[in-house]
Amino acid sequence: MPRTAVALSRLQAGYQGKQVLDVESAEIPAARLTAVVGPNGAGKSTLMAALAGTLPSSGAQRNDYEGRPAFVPQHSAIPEALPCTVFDAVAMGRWAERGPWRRLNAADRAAIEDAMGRLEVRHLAEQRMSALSGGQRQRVLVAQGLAQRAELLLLDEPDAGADPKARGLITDAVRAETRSGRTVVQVSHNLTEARRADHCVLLHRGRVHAAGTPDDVLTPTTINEVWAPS
Ligand SMILES: Nc1ncnc2c1ncn2[C@@H]1O[C@H](COP(=O)(O)OP(=O)(O)OP(=O)(O)O)[C@@H](O)[C@H]1O
Repeated sequence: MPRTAVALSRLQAGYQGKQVLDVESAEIPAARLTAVVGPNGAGKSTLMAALAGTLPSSGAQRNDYEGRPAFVPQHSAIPEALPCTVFDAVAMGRWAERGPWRRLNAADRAAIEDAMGRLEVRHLAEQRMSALSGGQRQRVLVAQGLAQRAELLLLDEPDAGADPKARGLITDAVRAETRSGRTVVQVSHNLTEARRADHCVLLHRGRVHAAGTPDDVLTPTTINEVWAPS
């Protein structure tokens, strides 16, 4: 049995005083890929933000990993008008470790080059982020997440807008992360992709409807319960 990287119990979160997430209990296995699935509005992004610590939550969250998580949110915070190149955006992934104003050292540059190479965005390094297509931008943001070399990588729909090749690059990168002992949690609307994960959490109306292996979670019954028109 893998170690548990994050254990949640009675985790509640919401916006402007309105609770939208109520997780009785859930576990994220270490060095594995966990797929978080569920219909629109189920609370997937809210759960990711709570795991990342960017949204306040109540309840217990026991983290058994070192350092800060790397979080690639669904709607990234890089403003369109910011004169930021692809290299700069990936380099921001190193800020957590060295702060924004220190010069990049050799280890930072190696992590940035490696991440750009894995997502095949090196040729775009000098391009402005604002000049990228949606799918290219998504690859850069995943590269930024990888460059952090965090023990916990949180990806909220990283394949949104990505073409099949980009999806393949993201899948390969995620698999390389878990092979090297890192924990990845990925939100996806693609159930075929989710079935390839090691662990699956199915959210419905802010609660965990089912959790376990993808085969146990994504059964015709649960899929019908959660996605059937009401
Ligand atoms: N910033 C916000 N302010 C207020 N309510 C929000 C905010 N973000 C999300 N919500 C509400 O919280 C609930 C859960 O939203 P969340 O974005 O977590 O769902 P999701 O499962 O990620 O959906 P999707 O598949 O559409 O991305 C929804 O009812 C949504 O309207």
